[in-house]
Amino acid sequence: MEDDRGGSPACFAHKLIDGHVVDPDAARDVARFRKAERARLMEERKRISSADRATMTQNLTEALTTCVMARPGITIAAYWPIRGEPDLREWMAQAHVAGATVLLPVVLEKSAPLVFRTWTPSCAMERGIWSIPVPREGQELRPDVVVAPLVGVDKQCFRLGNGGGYYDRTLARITPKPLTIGVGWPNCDIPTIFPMPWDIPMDYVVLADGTIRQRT
Ligand SMILES: Nc1nc2c(c(=O)[nH]1)N(C=O)[C@@H](CNc1ccc(C(=O)N[C@@H](CCC(=O)O)C(=O)O)cc1)CN2
Ligand SMILES: Nc1ncnc2c1ncn2[C@@H]1O[C@H](COP(=O)(O)OP(=O)(O)OP(=O)(O)O)[C@@H](O)[C@H]1O
Repeated sequence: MEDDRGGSPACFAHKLIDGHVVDPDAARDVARFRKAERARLMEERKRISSADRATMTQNLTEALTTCVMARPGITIAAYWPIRGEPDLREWMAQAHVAGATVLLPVVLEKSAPLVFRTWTPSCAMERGIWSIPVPREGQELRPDVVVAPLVGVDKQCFRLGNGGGYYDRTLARITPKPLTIGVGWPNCDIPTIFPMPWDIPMDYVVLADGTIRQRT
């Protein structure tokens, strides 16, 4: 006879992350792998000389410009560099001059999606969470394009970031989904980050040796 009590017994072998069913053992193993990769990649990028940094940043911004043309009406989220990330502030200033609205990410609350606030080269800044400088005032806007810093990136354009899950959490909620461009140093290139259901791949990856990869 049919059992009409509905549903199966509760199963505690999985957990939900943002509505995705995730095997906790797999999530734990992947988190360990990513933590070690982050540490290795961050240690490596500390050793880049300032002369190499300057040359590579030039390559990076030239390549970035071929992916996104700053123009009036477009909103582009970039980032204020921390922990040895490529410094795009000159490029951001040029985008502002070209008429684009430049935005910076702001963590209003830990583990919540980011918001994006307008930035100009002369705007007042303050220190936000983790002391990251953010625009003090500035309108909250939806980005058309998100330029996200990479700690690592894999062949399928999945991004390894600082480990808070902020970009994934944020990109999952913006409609229409912005064009996403990951930027980083050439050493970012790794075979796989072992993508999990919440990971959102970048549409383009631009590395500081001038290479551009489009997600296929
Ligand atoms: N330049 C820049 N700005 C950014 C980001 C970024 O990656 N780069 N973010 C992109 O996400 C957001 C900040 N993300 C961060 C995520 C984790 C940690 C961090 O320090 N985490 C601790 C561990 C967690 C904790 O303390 O709660 C750590 O690593 O020690 C810092 C920033 C917003 N702004
Ligand atoms: N959309 C989401 N909703 C809830 N939690 C999430 C989401 N995306 C990621 N997380 C959680 O955040 C943690 C870190 O994720 P992940 O390793 O992908 O970070 P990351 O992409 O390197 O960080 P960031 O985007 O801040 O630079 C994971 O433990 C994951 O469970």
